[in-house]
Amino acid sequence: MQVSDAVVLRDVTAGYGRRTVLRGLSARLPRAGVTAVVGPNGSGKSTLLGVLAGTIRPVHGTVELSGAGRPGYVVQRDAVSDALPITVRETVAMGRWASRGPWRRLTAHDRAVVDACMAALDVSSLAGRRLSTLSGGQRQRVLLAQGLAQEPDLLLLDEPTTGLDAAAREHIAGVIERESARGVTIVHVTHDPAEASRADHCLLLNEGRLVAQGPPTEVLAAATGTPAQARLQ
Ligand SMILES: Nc1ncnc2c1ncn2[C@@H]1O[C@H](COP(=O)(O)OP(=O)(O)OP(=O)(O)O)[C@@H](O)[C@H]1O
Repeated sequence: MQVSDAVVLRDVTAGYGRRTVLRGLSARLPRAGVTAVVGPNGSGKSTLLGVLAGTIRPVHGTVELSGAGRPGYVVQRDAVSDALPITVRETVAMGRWASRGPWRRLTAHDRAVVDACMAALDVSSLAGRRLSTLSGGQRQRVLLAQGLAQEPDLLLLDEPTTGLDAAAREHIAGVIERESARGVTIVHVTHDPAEASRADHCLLLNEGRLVAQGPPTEVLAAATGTPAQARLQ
């Protein structure tokens, strides 16, 4: 592992029960940089995030995470049930559970972090609203605020801008840039070539295999070079 690497995956095979998704995947993610993960639907991008988050254990290979601290995982907004009767503030505050433990009383510091994260994502005015009453874009920003509230060293984002308007996408792009500048390592799963091209590093998956990694412009050019890889979206 080089000093500039935050994560090194070696020959990782992983999936769900008997279903193998990732196959022999080896990759490096640069520290304090943004790594875009692209590839067609079903190519294994979310599964890779699960492996990095530690929720999916590889059946083969190793995942080396350097540095302390746990990852913060921002799931796709559809993954959160509409039925959850919780407010925006409570949702963001759950981000503190990673360091405080579930249902523990929050300290003044915790509350300050929650307030700062809601402000950063421009959702402070929604603090008392139920999550289920928000628009898709608002809900996505709340989930990202929850991810930031974990104060992670490694921030895992699963299509955080899908379905959002241009202003909301720009806002989230700005947050990603700022967090990266603060030293957070970010893994950004996206179907948007423009977003991927802003990253420092890019991984292209196809059918659970890594087919290219490197500078986004080169990887995205490789992605459009062959019919199977042309469909990022
Ligand atoms: N919980 C699960 N149990 C079983 N199979 C799953 C599960 N989650 C995903 N899969 C399967 O794993 C494969 C890869 O899915 P994954 O969600 O990692 O792909 P993806 O690249 O993120 O796709 P998308 O772009 O559609 O989000 C798919 O064939 C999917 O059906």
